[in-house]
Amino acid sequence: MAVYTEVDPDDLAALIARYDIGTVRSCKGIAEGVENSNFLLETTNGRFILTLYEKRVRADELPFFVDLLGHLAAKGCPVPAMIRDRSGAAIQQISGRAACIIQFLPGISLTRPSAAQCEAAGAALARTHRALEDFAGARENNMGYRHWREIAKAAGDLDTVLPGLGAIVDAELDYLDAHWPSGLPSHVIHADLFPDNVLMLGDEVTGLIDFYFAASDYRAYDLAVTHASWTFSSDGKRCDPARAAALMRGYAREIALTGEEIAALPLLARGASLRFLLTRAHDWIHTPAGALVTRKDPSPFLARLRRYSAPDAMDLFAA
Ligand SMILES: Nc1ncnc2c1ncn2[C@@H]1O[C@H](COP(=O)(O)OP(=O)(O)O)[C@@H](O)[C@H]1O
Ligand SMILES: N[C@@H](CCOP(=O)(O)O)C(=O)O
Repeated sequence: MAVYTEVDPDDLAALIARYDIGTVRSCKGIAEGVENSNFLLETTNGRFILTLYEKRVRADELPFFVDLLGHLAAKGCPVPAMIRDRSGAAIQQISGRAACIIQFLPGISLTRPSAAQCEAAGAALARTHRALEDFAGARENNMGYRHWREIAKAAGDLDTVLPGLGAIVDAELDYLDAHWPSGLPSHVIHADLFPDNVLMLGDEVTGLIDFYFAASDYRAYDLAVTHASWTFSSDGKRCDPARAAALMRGYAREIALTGEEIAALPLLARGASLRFLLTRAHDWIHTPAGALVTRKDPSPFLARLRRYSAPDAMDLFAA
């Protein structure tokens, strides 16, 4: 359960009193997620999400995320609104953390998406990309390619996570440095569109959530992140061709990638696999013992890295 910080009931009542959202009926920690503390807040007016921002979200960057969600909502993308209090403020403080009250969206986050759901996710990602082409905000991707060496270093001894992992990561970083593409189409991207960040009812996307890694980067890298997280078996060893083709088909329905982007996809997916391998390895080593959080296993992303490094990896991106 991702609750790093508890909320005192009196502090919560005082916070809610600033809003026109009724009074608190309950506030329960949410089991999913690893980054922030999330609570399902029920008031006399309905359901909301209360998020307290933790380790990887800087409070001074929250206005960027508020603007981003506002821009996407205005373009009809199914993202949650950050609720504003009576003074117009969306960003608050509680329990020593920056916090927001967020619109609750319907839907279920999937653990085993079907091909049809992958297709819907690919199309939703592409529509988000189209909507972000004219977004004026920008943010350095501090979880992106230029930062992977420092994330690896900050993780510490990677061999304590998996024997030999340190040498594998060093070799991969060198390979990516020698081959990382330049000049691909870029704008702000989601950068973490895993199935648990997409809410669905049947085959329909009802919500895209958790934009806190959103940053300026290649749109094809975002597609690679989504490919890596939606189309593999849970151990990361097998990419399901039907799900992969459906994801690519859904994306292609909305956006035609350039030849350079298509050619770069296997490499970008290697990068995406390394990124999640590294942050999971970091958290494996550093998650505080008392935190109510289930650490995520890094090894399925090592398996994906191997799959995307195989000579036939381009086949995984056929629509
Ligand atoms: N706006 C929302 N509407 C409905 N459920 C949400 C919303 N935001 C978060 N959740 C629920 O909370 C869980 C954790 O949220 P998430 O943003 O993924 O956490 P983290 O910030 O730790 O990555 C989600 O899997 C989902 O079940
Ligand atoms: N999606 C990433 C890290 C963030 O996870 P989330 O559940 O908080 O969205 C991973 O799976 O490693």
